[in-house]
Amino acid sequence: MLKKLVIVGVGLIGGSFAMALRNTNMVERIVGVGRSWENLSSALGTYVIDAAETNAVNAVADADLVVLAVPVGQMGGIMQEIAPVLSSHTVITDVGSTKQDVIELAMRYMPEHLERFVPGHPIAGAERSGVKAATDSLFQDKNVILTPLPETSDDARNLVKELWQKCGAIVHEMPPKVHDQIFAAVSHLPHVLAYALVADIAARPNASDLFQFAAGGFRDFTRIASSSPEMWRDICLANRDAMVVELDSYLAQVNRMRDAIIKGDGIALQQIFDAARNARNAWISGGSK
Ligand SMILES: NC(=O)c1ccc[n+]([C@@H]2O[C@H](COP(=O)([O-])OP(=O)(O)OC[C@H]3O[C@@H](n4cnc5c(N)ncnc54)[C@H](O)[C@@H]3O)[C@@H](O)[C@H]2O)c1
Ligand SMILES: O=C(O)C(=O)C[C@]1(C(=O)O)C=C[C@@H](O)C=C1
Repeated sequence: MLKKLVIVGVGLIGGSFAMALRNTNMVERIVGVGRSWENLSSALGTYVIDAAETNAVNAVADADLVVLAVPVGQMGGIMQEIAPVLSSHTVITDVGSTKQDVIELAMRYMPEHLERFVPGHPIAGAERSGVKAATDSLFQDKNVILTPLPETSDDARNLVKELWQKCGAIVHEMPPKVHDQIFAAVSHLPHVLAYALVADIAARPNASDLFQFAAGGFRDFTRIASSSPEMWRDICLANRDAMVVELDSYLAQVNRMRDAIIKGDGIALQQIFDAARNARNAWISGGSK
């Protein structure tokens, strides 16, 4: 039983985690910390949180668990603020989409608390932001990755693991570098591509004609270009090395296709399309999350 849970950043992910945890009856009181009163009062009004604070330092005293659910570019400042006032029993976790940078920040700003720090990342989300987009079922049957530090205690790691499992998630552990490489390929790169396509179309003189006739294919490919620009700016900058590897690999593939189109090489093009369709169909029928 957690007497006091503090969620710093009561948005899509922080709000959904609070709602899912409330359903487990394992939490007595949820305090939300935010930077906008509009979002916090919405979270209070819908009972996602029991109390609201704009100052993380005031909120975290005596917390059993602190969840950092802000964009990864905000994590360091918050860790620096709260580290001196965290109780020795408080477990800290985060939901950031990148892990090596968040761990480096924790080592720099919370060196006294590494034993109780459990870095995490739920692989579930949406293109919408803020608590109004939160749902209590967001993590049901979804993967959650934990990347514990060598210092992380078994108690802290097991608590965070159990809480995610109670929210319906399937918990995995992996080294942070492996995490950042995997998600550069299958999450961060697709977001950059979606933003790039929409930015390119939107900048053309005939953009309104193009958007007028864009349909399902464009909608499916670009859904995630409606995601939070702040969040994705921070992710791309935090995972720079892996992002550059993925962008280069993708550009090489696009160039192979470009060459085949220029040469009229239908065999080469069809080989690429066949391999891609087979791989995607196998992923979908294999129970993709
Ligand atoms: N959206 C997704 O699909 C998704 C999925 C998994 C993980 N994540 C990660 O979860 C984190 C939160 O993302 P989200 O989608 O919930 O974003 P969100 O914009 O919905 O919520 C973030 C909240 O944090 C608040 N905030 C920002 N800076 C703050 C600060 N300094 N102090 C207090 N509050 C602050 C914002 O006002 C907002 O309410 C990010 O690190 C993101 O990388 C997102
Ligand atoms: O479904 C979406 O909209 C998402 O972008 C969710 C998604 C992803 O699948 O890439 C985005 C970022 C995360 O860190 C985890 C999940």
